[in-house]
Amino acid sequence: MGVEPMYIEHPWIYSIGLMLTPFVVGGLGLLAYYIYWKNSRLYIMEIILNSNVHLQKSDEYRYFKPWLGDGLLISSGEKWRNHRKIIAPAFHQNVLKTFVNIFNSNSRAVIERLAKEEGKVFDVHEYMSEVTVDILLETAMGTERATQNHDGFEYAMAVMKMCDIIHRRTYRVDLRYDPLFYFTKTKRDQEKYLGTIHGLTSKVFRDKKRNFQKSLSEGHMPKPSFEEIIANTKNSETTNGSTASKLYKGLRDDLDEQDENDVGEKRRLAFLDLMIELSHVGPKLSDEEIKEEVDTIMFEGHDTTAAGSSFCLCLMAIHKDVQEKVYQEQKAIFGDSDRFATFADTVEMKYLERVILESLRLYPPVPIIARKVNEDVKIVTGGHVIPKGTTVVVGTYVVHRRPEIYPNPTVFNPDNFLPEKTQNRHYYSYIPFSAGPRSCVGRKFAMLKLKVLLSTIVRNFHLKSNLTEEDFQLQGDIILKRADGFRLEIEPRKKVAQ
Ligand code: HEM
Repeated sequence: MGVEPMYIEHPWIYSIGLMLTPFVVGGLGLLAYYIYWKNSRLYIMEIILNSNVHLQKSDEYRYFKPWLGDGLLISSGEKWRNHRKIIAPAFHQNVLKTFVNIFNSNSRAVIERLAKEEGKVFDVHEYMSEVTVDILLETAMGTERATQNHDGFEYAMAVMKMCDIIHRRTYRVDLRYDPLFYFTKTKRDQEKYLGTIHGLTSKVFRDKKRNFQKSLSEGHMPKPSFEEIIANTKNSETTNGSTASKLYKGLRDDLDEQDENDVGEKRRLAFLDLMIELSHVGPKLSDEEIKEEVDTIMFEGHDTTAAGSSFCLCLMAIHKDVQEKVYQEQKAIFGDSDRFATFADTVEMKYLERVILESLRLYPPVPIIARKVNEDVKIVTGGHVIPKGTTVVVGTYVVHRRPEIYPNPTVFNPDNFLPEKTQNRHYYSYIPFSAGPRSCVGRKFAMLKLKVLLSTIVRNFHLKSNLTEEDFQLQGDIILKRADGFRLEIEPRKKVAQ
């Protein structure tokens, strides 16, 4: 099971809150162990998340099915494994580098849109949602900016409503069971929102496929091909948990492994281009499968980063000292120029990175994740067993606020991520992107995008707020949000010379 003895230090490993959840009625014999740090040890999370066996998501993820089909987030077994191998290279660092200018130009565009809010209290989340969708369309989906319109905003709003429906389906008996759900107004609402969501993603896919076939008929096959890229990428064994822990006690994932095997790729490789190319040359991916992955990437890539950036902006608006340090770092990098950020600049944004990490600690956009264990899990000390079929819920939000790990856990302190602090912490004490073989495939994309976007905003605006974090009304939805809206004020910084 890959448990390292160093983590088995206490005889009382878990007194996991054994909870018969409301949904036990439907899943006979299903027990849900609610794991959180107060009662357990991080290594139990490691056993589950780092395992190559317990890869299956809990039954509740099925509510995503009408939306995401059998895409990467919810699929399991061989299908998940194969698709993960296909999709992970699309998030290779060399590919991400080619996206930096798109991050820049979209960040500039949002600056222009934000200008109309100067001097008012407003909700920044809508802006973050729209720019995030636009960025995904242009990067991962490879669409042309010129073809975009207000669809991104409508898509983002429909996603928010769908998350709300899925969330309600997990705890409301009338919505939990399909035969009852089918007769509700919520089901009709779901159809409407899915119409908007699938309307956009189907169009993106159709247009891309048409262009690909046109290029093909004209004799152009993009180079290098997807096959060449895959062939150059050392066959990673890191989806195997035990190999992963050999790499680094705190575990990395297949994304790190891929960047070590630099494929020297220069072409702008949109994820969707790769999927379509692959379906042409290699093991067949059906149109349906590609569509499911498009829906998955569009959802996972958008709502999470929109919430992450909005929390980060609100925190900087409250903590002026932190904002000032971020600004000074930007000044040191850019001087008086308002040029676009380069990839090298983002590497220099070390303080901003700590601010983002700390923000994701206090307000992890995905506040809980859940797995269904595929075989009995023996907890070495105490002789406890988590039986096969159990749903294990990992409360990221709670783990991130344990005083044993983070002194003053509710205080926003970017220095929690100084190298000397992080190196002494267990990797599983910080899991905003989950961890192990099923960790977030877009982690590096998200961090790079957040840096460029937040740097552009802070270089252009003072962020202000009269609130404190105690005023935040957190909404523990599928994605963590503020029910009271991500309210702040902006004021232009002195215009700088071009
Ligand atoms: C701040 C931003 C983000 C956060 C906090 C985040 C967090 C997460 C978490 C916690 C998971 C595991 C979910 C679970 O097990 O239920 C996950 C999975 C995933 N994420 Fe992200 N994510 C972010 C951004 C992105 C981006 C930008 C993309 C793509 C462009 C992306 C694509 C995915 C995919 C495809 C999965 C499923 C991976 C698999 O099961 O193999 N995410 N993410």
